Amino acid sequence: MVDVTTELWIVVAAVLALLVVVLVVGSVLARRRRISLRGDTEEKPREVDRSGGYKASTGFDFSRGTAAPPEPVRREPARPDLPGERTDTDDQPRVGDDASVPRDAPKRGITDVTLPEPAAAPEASAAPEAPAAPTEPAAPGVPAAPETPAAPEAPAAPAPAPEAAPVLDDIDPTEGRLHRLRGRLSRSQNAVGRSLLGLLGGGDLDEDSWEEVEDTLLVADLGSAATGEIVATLREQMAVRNVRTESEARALLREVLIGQLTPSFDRSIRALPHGDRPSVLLVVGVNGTGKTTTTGKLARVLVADGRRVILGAADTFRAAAADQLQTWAERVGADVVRGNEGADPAAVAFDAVSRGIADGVDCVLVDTAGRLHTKTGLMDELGKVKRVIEKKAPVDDVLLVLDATIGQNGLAQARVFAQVVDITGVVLTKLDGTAKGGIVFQVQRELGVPVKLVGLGEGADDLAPFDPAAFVDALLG
Ligand SMILES: Nc1nc2c(ncn2[C@@H]2O[C@H](COP(=O)(O)OP(=O)(O)OP(=O)(O)O)[C@@H](O)[C@H]2O)c(=O)[nH]1
Repeated sequence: MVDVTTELWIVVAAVLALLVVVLVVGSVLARRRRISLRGDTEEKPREVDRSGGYKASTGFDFSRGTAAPPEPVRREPARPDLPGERTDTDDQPRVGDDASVPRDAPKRGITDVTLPEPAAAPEASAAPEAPAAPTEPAAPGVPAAPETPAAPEAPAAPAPAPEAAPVLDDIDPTEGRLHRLRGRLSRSQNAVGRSLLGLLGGGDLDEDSWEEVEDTLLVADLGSAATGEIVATLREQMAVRNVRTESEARALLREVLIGQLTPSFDRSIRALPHGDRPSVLLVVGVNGTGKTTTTGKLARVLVADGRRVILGAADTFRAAAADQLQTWAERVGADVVRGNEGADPAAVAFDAVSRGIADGVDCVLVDTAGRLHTKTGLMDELGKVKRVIEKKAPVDDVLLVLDATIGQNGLAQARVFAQVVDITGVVLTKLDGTAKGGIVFQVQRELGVPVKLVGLGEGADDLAPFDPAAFVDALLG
């Protein structure tokens, strides 16, 4: 009897357990099938993480530009307003035209520059890589310039979305880049530092030795003004401080060189978004200095920092240049806006910024065509790119890319670019391949703007923020 009761209880318990399991499973399934009336946008993340999962506490210093937005901010569709703005009275030359003298540009003066050879063809086609392939017909109502097959107003087409998800690179940590890349810099540079220390370390210097110090600084491209000041300060301070040993000389030289590099400059990259619009950065410079590479490297740093970035391929002279930028964009996880070959660079830049505003991205980096700084029309066109962008949003940073290996020539370029657009920062590339890093001193001095970034190799992560102390340390080996 007892056994029967026990068995009965066991059966009852088993049935109850089964019931509980059925109830739990049923309720879970019912909840899954329930239709949610909440907008799914609420839970959708605002953006896909395209940084390959990498988040760096950045060694780069980013800030927000302070320029006021254009007034009023125009909200109409991206393109239709361009033809209306590009009247003669608005100093908007067409592609291929010789630009008229901008009425709003007091900083001219580049017309005084001697042109290398008379330009037989219109300026745009005089560019070395300007095959100006026929593009789409001009928009209705927009008269196409008869001599230029490319429609000046050809709309910039957003790049086709890649079919498969691109493979994103791993991005090197951005923290402490200049220190990690110091070896690169010092390979070519620290010969200068060593010879200076060799001369100064012995204490009392005769006139010949001081002349050698001066020559060493001049050969390293520091320029006569900086060299004069450095030598004068060293002479005075070595006597005042009674410098006798190499370590004392080193400390003094370090102090003087850092002082010459104006450590107080704001070297932040103005890439942080504004409340209602992205930051806009314009990358300018002569052909082959490393503009596209720098734009790509900078985009990597920004994406690694969790930013959404659009690259504007305003180099429309060479299809390969836009392809190169698009490759960077795909690898890094940025979007790209490009035009047809021969399209108006200003229109592409304008479209990139419009798209950046519409998509709510953080930063738009506009890569421009390399141009001969001696060609008046091309330089005018660069000024126009900036003015047209500014109809949409202020340009926060204009980064002039200079090739350090060309030394003094870079300075000549910098002067002319500074007359056309207000340079706000310099990127000195190829510092890994030259002992002429002294150009940093001259560029800052001459332009009154800081070197913000340095390129230290062709690799995707070989871009570093410029830091005077770290640079001088590398110089001194
Ligand atoms: N060693 C070294 N090479 C670099 C550096 N930056 C760029 N380069 C190389 O310089 C060459 C030119 O770079 P680009 O980025 O194509 O130059 P660009 O100014 O865009 O040239 P254009 O499109 O002709 O105007 C490429 O081979 C780059 O890899 C650097 O910091 N160090």
